[in-house]
Amino acid sequence: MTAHAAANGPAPDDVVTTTALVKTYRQGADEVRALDGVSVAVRRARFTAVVGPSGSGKSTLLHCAAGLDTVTSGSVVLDGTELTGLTDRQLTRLRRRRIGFVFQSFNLLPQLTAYENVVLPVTMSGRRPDRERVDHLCEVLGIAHRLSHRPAELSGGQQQRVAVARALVARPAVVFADEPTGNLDSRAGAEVLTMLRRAVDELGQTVVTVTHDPAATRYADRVLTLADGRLAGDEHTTPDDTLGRRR
Ligand SMILES: Nc1ncnc2c1ncn2[C@@H]1O[C@H](COP(=O)(O)OP(=O)(O)OP(=O)(O)O)[C@@H](O)[C@H]1O
Repeated sequence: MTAHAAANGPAPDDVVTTTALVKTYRQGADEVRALDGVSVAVRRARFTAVVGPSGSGKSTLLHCAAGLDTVTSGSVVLDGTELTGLTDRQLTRLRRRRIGFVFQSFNLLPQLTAYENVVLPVTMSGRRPDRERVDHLCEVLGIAHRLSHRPAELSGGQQQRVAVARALVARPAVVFADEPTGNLDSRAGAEVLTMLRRAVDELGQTVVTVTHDPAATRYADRVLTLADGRLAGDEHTTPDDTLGRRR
């Protein structure tokens, strides 16, 4: 899919931009400043890892950027749309159409087969799955031979790869992953990270992952570090070539 990447041009644009993002929570009489003025732009077709100590605001940043949580002040622009000010209904629609999610706990529907889980974002919005796209995705993700199985019949790593396929099936503007390797052993975690990397390199997708997994940063193009709700580091990296990267 290098052609796809080339077609996007040499200077990819920003797909998520936060400006002076502030998020405060009330905790009893206290106010917690979970995000304290975060301004960051994420480029299309890149793999960005967000790291930082527990409580530094990683999940809050991901939730605000994905329109899952409201912001106290500042702005979030996702794929050209300003999220602040959208109604709940507009946000739901935007999330369904333009964002893919991967969660630590896979969140697959147990009664559906792997295939049915993968195509869910498409069927839920009343469209027919593009069989060629689904087949290609499942080939890339190494789950083509598991599509008739239910989640309980799959390993954790396979379940997470089904979840990655589901996140990618509708060609979202961005995939947000929240600790995607948190429930996996290091080998299965490495496989999932490789798949996310391939989604970027071969499908031109944009991936932003929050992670505690030091291995995840080796797959990323860029590592953002949060500390006390602020951006404390912004490192552009070269993903380790030994990780099976194809470019
Ligand atoms: N719903 C909430 N209500 C009150 N405080 C919250 C809420 N969500 C987060 N916080 C607080 O905001 C701060 C940032 O939390 P956040 O979950 O974003 O950190 P994190 O870096 O993702 O942490 P972890 O690595 O442990 O998941 C913390 O002090 C947390 O207690």
